[in-house]
Amino acid sequence: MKKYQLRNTIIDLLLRIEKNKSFSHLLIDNEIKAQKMDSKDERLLTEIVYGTVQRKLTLDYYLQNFIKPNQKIQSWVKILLRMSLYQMIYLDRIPDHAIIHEAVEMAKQRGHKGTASFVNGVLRNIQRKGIPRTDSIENDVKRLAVQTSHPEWLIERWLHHYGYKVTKEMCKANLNKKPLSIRIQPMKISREEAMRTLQELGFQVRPSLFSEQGIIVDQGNILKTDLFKKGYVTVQDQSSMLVSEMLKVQPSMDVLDTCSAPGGKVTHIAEKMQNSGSVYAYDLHKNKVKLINKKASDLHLTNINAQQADARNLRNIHADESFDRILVDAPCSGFGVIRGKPDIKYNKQEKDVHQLAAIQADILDHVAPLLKKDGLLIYSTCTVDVEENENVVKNFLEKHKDFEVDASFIEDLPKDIKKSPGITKTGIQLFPHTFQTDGFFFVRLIRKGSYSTLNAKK
Ligand SMILES: C[S@@+](CC[C@H](N)C(=O)[O-])C[C@H]1O[C@@H](n2cnc3c(N)ncnc32)[C@H](O)[C@@H]1O
Repeated sequence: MKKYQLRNTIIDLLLRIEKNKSFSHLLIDNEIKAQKMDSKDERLLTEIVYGTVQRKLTLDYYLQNFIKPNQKIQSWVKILLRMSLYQMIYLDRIPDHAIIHEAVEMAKQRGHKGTASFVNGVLRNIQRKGIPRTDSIENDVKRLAVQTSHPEWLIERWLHHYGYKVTKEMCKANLNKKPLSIRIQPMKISREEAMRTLQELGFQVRPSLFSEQGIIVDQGNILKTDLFKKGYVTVQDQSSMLVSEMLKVQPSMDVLDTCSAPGGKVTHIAEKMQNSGSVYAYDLHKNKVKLINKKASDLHLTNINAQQADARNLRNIHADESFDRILVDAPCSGFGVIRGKPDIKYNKQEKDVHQLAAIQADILDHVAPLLKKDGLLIYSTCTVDVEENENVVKNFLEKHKDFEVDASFIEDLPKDIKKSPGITKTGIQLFPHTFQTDGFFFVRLIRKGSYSTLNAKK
């Protein structure tokens, strides 16, 4: 790419992320495809955009020490300063003087001489004096918020629910890259064969502790391999793989996945049923149903019936007690996937958590009658929040006396996962720092007696 073109693209992307509150991973992917970048530019763009978003509050804390309190700064100038400072502190590839020189040139091109001299002044001052210390911030919440770039309300919430040690570890883990994990399509290839093939191609791989279909890829771009292109493997976080493992599906069962897109777990379920039985997959958004069908077709799966529907209306489509297994992988705040989608920590608010918890409870209430007696239902989210997780389950069990937590749920967990610190009577909370997975919650419920609660309300 031409000199400065890449930097301009980065500023534009960061501006769009800030203004539209769009997901950075989607914008980055689209931009890389649109500009047909080479892999060197692709890596640098991804690193600077993710890193600058990931560390936004920390960078702003540093910058405020070098900018007058009431000084008006245009958004793009602030972003230019943030991304330049990010590179100066966290990347050692480019020397500081080159970063500052480029920032000043960008400021000249996009603004005028005055802007260039302001940017030059701020960055040179930081280079001379160094960044301010943060370990002297006395208040625990403020210090963690500044050091790990999380909003204070979220830190307070986590401190209240999980304590200082877990919160600190979690916030730190959210700044790191997690290893990629993939799932083999077992009807196409064995895990051993896939690992051998990948090792021969130069990948560093190891087996997952979460699923016999899982492989952790420590290094290498899996998306460019034939294994991925031919649908022999798919990308999925290890924590998500555990859900379909724990649902205990058998070939020829009737299974319902109420919130399925983009189809990670439902395709795993379909694989475990060896392309037999019937798997109904629903999602609220019609365009997302296409993603489920695409994933099923990429993985050569024919036992999934994907349709658009609100999970709360599924009783209009299916008779009560139709399913042996139900998965409710509910819409949630997503605080478990901040590593991959750093925007979540700035865009979600506490009121969203309350609203989501109400939707989750509603979905569970409406779906519960569809489960057969002795059937199993897994409730899961990719978030770390007691209100959306343990409390939703507790309230559900309080209301639905014919359901209980399946007693063999913890026993059935893989050996190493049983030691996880987040296991309670109402589910397992995986933290991102424990096994380097997404933060994830799930519980397996069993339906015992006859269904009464919803019928009684009618
Ligand atoms: C956590 S994601 C599901 C991920 C999916 N299970 C997988 O493994 O790929 C939650 C999904 O729920 C969908 N959703 C939100 N509200 C819903 C509703 N009322 N009924 C059905 N789906 C809903 C969202 O569109 C989103 O795709």
